[in-house]
Amino acid sequence: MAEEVDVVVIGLGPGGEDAAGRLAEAGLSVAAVESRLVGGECPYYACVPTKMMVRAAGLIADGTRIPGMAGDSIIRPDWAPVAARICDEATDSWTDTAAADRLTGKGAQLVRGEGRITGPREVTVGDRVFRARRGILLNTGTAPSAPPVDGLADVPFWTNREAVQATEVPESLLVLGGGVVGVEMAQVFSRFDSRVTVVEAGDRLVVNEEPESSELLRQVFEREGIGVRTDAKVTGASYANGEFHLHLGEETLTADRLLVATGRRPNLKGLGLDAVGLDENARQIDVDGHMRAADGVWAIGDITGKGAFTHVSMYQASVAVRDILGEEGPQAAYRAVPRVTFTDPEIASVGLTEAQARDQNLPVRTGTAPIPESTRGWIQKVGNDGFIKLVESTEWGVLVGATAMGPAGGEVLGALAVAVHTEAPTAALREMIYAYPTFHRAIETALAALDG
Ligand SMILES: Cc1cc2nc3c(=O)[nH]c(=O)nc-3n(C[C@H](O)[C@H](O)[C@H](O)COP(=O)(O)OP(=O)(O)OC[C@H]3O[C@@H](n4cnc5c(N)ncnc54)[C@H](O)[C@@H]3O)c2cc1C
Ligand SMILES: NC(=O)c1ccc[n+]([C@@H]2O[C@H](COP(=O)([O-])OP(=O)(O)OC[C@H]3O[C@@H](n4cnc5c(N)ncnc54)[C@H](O)[C@@H]3O)[C@@H](O)[C@H]2O)c1
Repeated sequence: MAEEVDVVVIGLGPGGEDAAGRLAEAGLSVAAVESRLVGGECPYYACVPTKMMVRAAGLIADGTRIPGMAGDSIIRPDWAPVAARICDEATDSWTDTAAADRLTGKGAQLVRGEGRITGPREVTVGDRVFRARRGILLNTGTAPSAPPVDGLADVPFWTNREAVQATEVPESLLVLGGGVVGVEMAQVFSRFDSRVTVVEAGDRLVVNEEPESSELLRQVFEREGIGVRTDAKVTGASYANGEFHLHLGEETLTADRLLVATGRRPNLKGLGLDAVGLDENARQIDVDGHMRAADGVWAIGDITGKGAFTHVSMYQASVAVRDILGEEGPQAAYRAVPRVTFTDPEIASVGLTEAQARDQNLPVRTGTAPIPESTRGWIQKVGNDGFIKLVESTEWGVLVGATAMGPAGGEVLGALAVAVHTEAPTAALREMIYAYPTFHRAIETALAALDG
């Protein structure tokens, strides 16, 4: 006998959890289905624990910056408080009682298990069948994916999920993949005295960012003693006597641990998408501006391919909730998606890179200001690497993209995200007063550089 509800949410990542709670608070009956942990990847294996690691690694870096600036320092890194904090404060030993209680406290019914669409507006979880009067909201997220490298499947490598549960730091670490996960983790473990090498197939680190960001990050990494191998063709992987080996043709790289950070695959297999006319082999679920994917089906989060970030998942949740409740509201817009790679310096960007703008045939010009040449950067001295880069549409006279790389780059980005989102005229940005001496004051210099 099917159970009648208004909405079934399959997958409780950040957006799914939020949407299920909000729909329940609005008076709908909601079955919220989760096979692992309520809250998804972000609180237990991704954003929150990794940023605790970054915070700890940053403290170590700041300690090493004291000599010559403020006295002497002796740093003895200790991973134990980091591991304890992640276990106790971030993840509650990788349990979700608090999140589950929060959700059911809002009135949603939490259903543990794997959800599968078995017909239009019908979801099966184990031996329970739910009929969703209004429809189904999908937020099934992604899982780490490993490349088809010979032998890799047989070695006990780490993904982000094992790395955040580390109770000690490996003496040496190979990081396969120089994307966001790879570079954040590489710097953290290096600062805790691991000998780290990043092995990236592409010709630069953080390939989705401006080339200037990739180049500066590489310089910082090499200065800190992190090995960077780009254009790397990994031909095989093996594990013997407690050591991991990556084979690059004739050459072999060896370390005590291997972290595979080569991207994610969407959790769509086995979801029963064909029952609603969707393809479970696709890289993503296409959605319209209301997050509708098919009749009676909405999708949000990483599976929509609009930016694999918690803030995108949460933003889409609010758009979908509005639509499910039949409320008016603007369609989802992605021209000002902000992103921050939490390395030191932080790489923060919004909107289009210069190359993306040119690929779209947008006539653009750019302006750049190095942070070390700004007053605040000069005062900062050690650890002042960074720059502001602006991408302006010459046709519209507005910023279509920007990068703030540097100390607190993610915070500096706030001003630039507002400019891109509101399509503020560049002329108006030039008339603003920028506080002296702040890092964000370099925006004014970059605006001046737009004129060449
Ligand atoms: C190491 C790392 C660090 C990151 N750091 C940041 C950061 O600093 N900032 C940021 O914005 N983003 C960060 N991200 C990205 C962020 O984690 C994701 O974008 C975010 O979790 C949103 O994902 P989601 O909403 O699509 O769902 P997910 O978080 O992936 O959750 C999906 C949920 O659905 C469940 N599920 C899947 N299939 C089913 C099914 N059939 N039935 C029931 N349940 C199912 C899963 O168990 C999971 O709990 C990071 C990612 C990684 C890997
Ligand atoms: N701070 C943040 O907001 C944050 C942090 C981590 C992750 N994330 C999100 O999670 C997503 C996934 O991150 P990710 O780093 O796993 O993926 P990614 O796609 O960003 O990077 C993967 C990298 O692995 C490389 N690669 C692939 N196959 C390879 C091979 N065989 N050998 C060597 N290199 C190979 C790719 O060229 C790429 O540079 C990101 O796109 C981002 O949206 C966000």
